[in-house]
Amino acid sequence: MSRYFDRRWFLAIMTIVLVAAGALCGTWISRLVVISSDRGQMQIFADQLLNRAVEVFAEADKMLAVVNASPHPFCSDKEIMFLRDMLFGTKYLKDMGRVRDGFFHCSAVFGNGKKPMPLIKHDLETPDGKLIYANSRLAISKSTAPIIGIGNANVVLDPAAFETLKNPAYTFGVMYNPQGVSSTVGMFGTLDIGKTGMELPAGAGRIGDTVYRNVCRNTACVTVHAEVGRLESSAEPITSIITTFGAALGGAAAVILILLQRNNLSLKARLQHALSQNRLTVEYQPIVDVATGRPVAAEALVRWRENGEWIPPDVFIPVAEKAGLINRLTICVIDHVLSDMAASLDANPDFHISINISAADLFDRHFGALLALRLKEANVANNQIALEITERSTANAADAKEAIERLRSRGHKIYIDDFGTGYSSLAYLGELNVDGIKIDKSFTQTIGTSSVSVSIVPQIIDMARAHGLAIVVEGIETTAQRDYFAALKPKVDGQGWLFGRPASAITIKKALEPVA
Ligand SMILES: Nc1nc2c(ncn2[C@@H]2O[C@@H]3COP(=O)(O)O[C@H]4[C@@H](O)[C@H](n5cnc6c(=O)[nH]c(N)nc65)O[C@@H]4COP(=O)(O)O[C@H]3[C@H]2O)c(=O)[nH]1
Repeated sequence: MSRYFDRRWFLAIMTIVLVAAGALCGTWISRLVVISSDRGQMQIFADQLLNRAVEVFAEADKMLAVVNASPHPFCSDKEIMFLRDMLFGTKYLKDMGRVRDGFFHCSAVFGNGKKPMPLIKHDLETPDGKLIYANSRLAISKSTAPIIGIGNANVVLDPAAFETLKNPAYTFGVMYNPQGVSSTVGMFGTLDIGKTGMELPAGAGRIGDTVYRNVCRNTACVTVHAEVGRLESSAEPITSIITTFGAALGGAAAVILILLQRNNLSLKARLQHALSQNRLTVEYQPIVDVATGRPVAAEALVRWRENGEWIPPDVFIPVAEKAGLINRLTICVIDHVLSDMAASLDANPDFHISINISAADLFDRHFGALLALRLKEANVANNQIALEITERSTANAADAKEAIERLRSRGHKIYIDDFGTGYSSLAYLGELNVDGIKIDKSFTQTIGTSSVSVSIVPQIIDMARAHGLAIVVEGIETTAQRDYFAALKPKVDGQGWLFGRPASAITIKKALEPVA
């Protein structure tokens, strides 16, 4: 895919897709936020209504009992005074009256001087004989209000009992509902829920474009409704903020991806240029017999300096591998090694140079022949060039085994580099038939510290020996580490800053010169 990154149309499409994906995610997240916050808000609102309804109906029930048990003669002056006293002590009642034989006779507000009036038809009769008038026209005013009656008493509920709780986001209904959902009469609220028989599904849910929550306690039930569209539009500011934020994140991701890819592209182009101008160089780090400190080999490490800045191999080697430049890079390193070291290798036949090769080199069937040709031209023996491969490049065991065999048959020793970082077992490496392992520096660092007791280095060494593998210990930096490995028998080789940092060919050649 990386090859498309320098095409404008691809960048434009990728940016649009990422911005759209970010915006979609933002909308989705904001909807979730809105829905969950609405559910919580609605529940709070429904609970407040229900608490108030329970209070209102409890007061009505209590006063109905009080009026029915009046100690005074029916509708006498004393009883009217008694009703007034009681009414002043209530919170949610507008009037308390007396009825008999289908006629209204007197009340606290109406008094007792008028002619009895026939009662209108009630909307609902409860099993315990209460008559519910959902919204009756009152005798004393032209207004309407809910009335509950039983025996020879009735009470008028204050229509404003829920006024203070009203919320523009919701419509609601409050019902006196002692029989459960089957006989509901709406008595308060902004919601037109009809007179009787409204079915109230329990709990919360959604019907069409409306979400609802129905709750009951004691003789009270409330139903709260909200239009989804209205909720969403009230949440529009937060939705657009989160959507814009999502789109911005998507755009930022696109810009970062493009910049990263551009950087990589330019690194690739710069590396290509450096290779064609032969500007890469090689440094050598000594590999010594740890017990004696005598150099037995050196590892060739590629170096790239550009505009005064060193670019680490860990950065550009993966780029070279991905861009298909690694074979050229390896040949470039080999050419440097031969031009730097051919004479020293000839003078020190027991000394060898170790070169890092990548999977692409290992599996290139012509690599061995190409290397042999160059070695022959430089008059260097094949066994003086060892090759380091990574555990990763041996993932395909059958192919790796064959490739390793091809190179070994030409006389090259093969080492597994950074052993221990790639999770392959020593038994597996035994099968691959390599010559040795280089124990990764992260393991060396456990020697000479408190973690030595848990170090797996001794086991690695034992098992490598059991498989007949040579051992090079990488990253020896301290005398404690050196002493630990120097004590091992048979001997191991080592590499690290304690013995010498990677340096120019001159340094390593000097170390090989016979002491005068
Ligand atoms: N902390 C610490 N580090 C030490 C010590 N002694 C040596 N080192 C560093 O450890 C790395 C050893 O090389 P490597 O494991 O093959 O790891 C190499 C190798 O995998 C790769 N590389 C280097 N040159 C080449 C090359 O020519 N071809 C290929 N394919 N890969 C290369 O890049 C990696 C990094 O190379 P460098 O940066 O040169 O880093 C080198 C070296 O500078 C020590 O005592 N302590």
